[in-house]
Amino acid sequence: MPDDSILNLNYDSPQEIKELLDIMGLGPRKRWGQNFLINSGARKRIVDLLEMKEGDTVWEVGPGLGSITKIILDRGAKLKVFEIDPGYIDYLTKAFESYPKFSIVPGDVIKTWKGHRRKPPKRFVGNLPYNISSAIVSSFIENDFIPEKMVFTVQREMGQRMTAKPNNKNYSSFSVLCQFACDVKEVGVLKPGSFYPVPGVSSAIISMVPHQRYRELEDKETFFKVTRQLFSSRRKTLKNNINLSPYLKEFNKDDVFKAFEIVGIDVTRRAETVSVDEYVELAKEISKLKDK
Ligand SMILES: C[S@@+](CC[C@H](N)C(=O)[O-])C[C@H]1O[C@@H](n2cnc3c(N)ncnc32)[C@H](O)[C@@H]1O
Repeated sequence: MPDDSILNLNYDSPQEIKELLDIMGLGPRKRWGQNFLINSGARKRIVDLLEMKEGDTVWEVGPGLGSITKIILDRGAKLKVFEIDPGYIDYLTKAFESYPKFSIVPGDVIKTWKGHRRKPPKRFVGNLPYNISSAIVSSFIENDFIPEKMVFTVQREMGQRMTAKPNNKNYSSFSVLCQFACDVKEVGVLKPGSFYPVPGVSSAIISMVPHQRYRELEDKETFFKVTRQLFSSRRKTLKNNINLSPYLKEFNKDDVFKAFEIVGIDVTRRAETVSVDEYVELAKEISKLKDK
């Protein structure tokens, strides 16, 4: 392990990070989506967007070499990071051993985070590994575990899915899930050259703040199941997807169609035309059928 003078985590170019990785004997691994953010301005911006206060608890997914990690710790937060790559885990453990408010959870975050769910942190942050970014965001929302603010870097296309409105080609059950839970905004775009290795596409910085309707809806489970299954075949009408839905099949069919009628959703529409608020009202009506 090199001493601190060699460890310049404020890298800004492919050459600088390549040198660091060579010194550490670490490599960027494709299988774990390791595209490092080599734009120091963007790293600072991401941490600024978290709007955290000294002493706040923060979780970071995929710290990599710890360049975002260090900014957060230097601002006095209590930080827990989730990292899968054993090489980086060893390196991070030593690199941040002088920070008493730093801890590391080794392994796949999708499996490990639930062991630490006693209380949500104040903030989540992460330049997410692109291959599992939607799974990570879904996992927190579906388990009713969201903090006061989240700031994630994702592939731009995925950001467009997170923020898409009804009747847009990117509007999906994932859009509905994200926007049901949070006010979701694209707050920045990063060109491929901001990363090493250079990815094929641009990325988006996404900010997510919990939405009132998420706090208020008691039976979230029904909402998650219904929205996912109504989108299962995009080109089909709601009526077709209702008939195919394993969850809705458990209820009396007439009651299900009546629920759509009560909330004023015509079943000849397609799932991509239905707004998040309409889905919330629908989920409330379907929930009532559980007691019938
Ligand atoms: C896009 S890199 C970001 C690295 C660094 N934070 C940065 O911004 O330069 C993604 C990071 O997530 C880690 N990672 C990938 N899959 C993971 C998983 N399932 N659980 C935890 N960490 C994971 C990678 O090893 C890598 O450190």
